[in-house]
Amino acid sequence: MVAQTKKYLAVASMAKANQVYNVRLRGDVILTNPRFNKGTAFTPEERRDFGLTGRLPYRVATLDEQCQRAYDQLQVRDSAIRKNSFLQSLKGQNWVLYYEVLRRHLRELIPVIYTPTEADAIANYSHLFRRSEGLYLTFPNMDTMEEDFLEQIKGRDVDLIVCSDAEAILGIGDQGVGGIGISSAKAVIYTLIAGIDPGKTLPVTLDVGTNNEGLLEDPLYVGWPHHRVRGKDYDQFVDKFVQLVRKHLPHSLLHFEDFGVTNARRLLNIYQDQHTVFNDDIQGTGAVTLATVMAAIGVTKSKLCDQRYIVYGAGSAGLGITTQLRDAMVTMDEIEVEEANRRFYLIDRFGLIKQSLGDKIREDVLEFARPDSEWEDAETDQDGYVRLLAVIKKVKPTILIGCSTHAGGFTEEAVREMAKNCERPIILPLSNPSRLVEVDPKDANEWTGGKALLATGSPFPPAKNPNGKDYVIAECNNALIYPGLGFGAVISKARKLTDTMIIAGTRRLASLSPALKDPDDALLPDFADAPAVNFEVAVAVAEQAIEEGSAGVDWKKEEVRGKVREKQWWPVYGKYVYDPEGEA
Ligand SMILES: NC(=O)C1=CN([C@@H]2O[C@H](COP(=O)(O)OP(=O)(O)OC[C@H]3O[C@@H](n4cnc5c(N)ncnc54)[C@H](O)[C@@H]3O)[C@@H](O)[C@H]2O)C=CC1
Ligand SMILES: CC(=O)C(=O)O
Ligand SMILES: [Mg+2]
Repeated sequence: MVAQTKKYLAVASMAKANQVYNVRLRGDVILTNPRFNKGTAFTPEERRDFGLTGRLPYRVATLDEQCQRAYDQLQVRDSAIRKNSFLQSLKGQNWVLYYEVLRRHLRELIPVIYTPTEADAIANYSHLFRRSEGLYLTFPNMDTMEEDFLEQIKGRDVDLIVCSDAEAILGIGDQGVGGIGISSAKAVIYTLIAGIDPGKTLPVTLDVGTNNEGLLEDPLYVGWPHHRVRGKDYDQFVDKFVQLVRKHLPHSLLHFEDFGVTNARRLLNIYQDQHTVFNDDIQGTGAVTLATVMAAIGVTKSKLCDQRYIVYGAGSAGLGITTQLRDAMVTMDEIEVEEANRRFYLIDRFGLIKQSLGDKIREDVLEFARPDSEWEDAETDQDGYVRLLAVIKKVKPTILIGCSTHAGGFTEEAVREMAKNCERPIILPLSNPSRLVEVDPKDANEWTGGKALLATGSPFPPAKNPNGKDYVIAECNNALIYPGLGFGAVISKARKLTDTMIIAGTRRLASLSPALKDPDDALLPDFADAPAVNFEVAVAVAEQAIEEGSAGVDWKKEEVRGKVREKQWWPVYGKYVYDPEGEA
């Protein structure tokens, strides 16, 4: 597929290169504006018209040469976190150059700007801080929220807002104001992979305090040094923000990221009928995991309803995955909800989620709680909880999914036990960052004699099969699908991102699985192909929106491909004409 991706990108960027922009910024102002800055690539005519001749060295560089120089500078940074900081600075200088360097080295640099390195950058946010990355809305400044919001969006046509309250960042928990880092990284990926114009994105942090004592004690902490606000005050703060989005950006997509488990589903339920909202940890992770499972059962030639599923970690991602798989089973295999629910065994801190756990389990997992009568003879630990190994022994699962943040939670004994009763065990340890993975895929591959069908949440190197061949570990990360889901919703001006739109995108992703052609190949397309894959996802979502009447555009379905291509932003310099009435 890589060749196809290259061709697709070449066509997309050629079309953009001849675009003419009327720009009114001049001198230092244009050089310090990352949207318009071209650095040494300004042509002699542009240098003359924009007052830059004396501000730049003589030679005019091509974007190719600029990329080479930036990449060389990046290479001398000796750690991933330093590379992350370098790229962060580049983003603040020149968007075309930043996105083009990333695009050319996608597979190598996604882990630097996203999981796992971004987790370290966020954990050290207050020490690495250089410049503003978006909109910082802070609880004690609630009275000026509307002014602060309007100040940020002034003169901009924002289509996408990514917001986080940072209570559950990746797998590293509460990160206070550093949560802006995940909003910003997710927004970058929308641009990089789906082609959303970066000028139309807005990363937001909702700083409602933090319960991370390390941050509260850190004299350099740049956020609001206060414990988290909860209850009514929290709800009012979030609601004020969402109502501002609805009032001032009614056509935007509001993407929620890394909220704590007590708020993630609740906020989605409250707002999904008011505005186009999307919770990535619930819906994005559910979608990419469903696509992975569909690819895997394509290999095992079975159906969703033929599986027995263990989901280890029943938080936002775990429950999102469970409900997505369950709903797909109901639709595709035409079985009743209750019957589909019975295929799932959820495990959390207190072991298997059983009905008798009462207050120890959240209300939203209750429909999946197992009856105690079924487990009377099961092995328990000293606290009386049924742990993973005991569940595997009894249930003989075909699919094991991890989203627990419990590093090493899938022990050798557990994985070997699963492989005893299953020809091709499907094992998806999805926790991020890499150090929190439930099992290293190399080990799972070895312990199952190369039989396991594997995918992880962060990138891992290929494992070796007993026949000496590499087994490519697919990256089952929501970033492989959410950019297309979101872009499809944005360009079709959907009033709601419906479950059926998400399913349409998921089916499209699953249909592109390399394992469908070769069962020993990866379950999902490579991240290097993410732009071409997400183009397909965006088309599928927009087509579905049109078909079901959720779209706010009057296109015919046949026009969608052309429209998606037309609306994409690619990192290419256009031609600038000085115009005192022009852009910015
Ligand atoms: N691959 C992907 O696309 C995604 C991966 N994730 C990863 O999944 C993990 C969980 O994320 P969220 O669901 O947002 O967090 P969460 O905090 O909502 O859920 C984690 C759940 O795991 C449970 N848990 C903790 N220790 C456990 C243990 N020893 N055994 C069993 N359960 C345990 C917690 O009680 C909680 O219910 C994180 O590492 C996150 O990075 C999350 C979203 C997407
Ligand atoms: C990938 C993602 O959204 C997470 O780990 O939270
Ligand atoms: Mg997340």
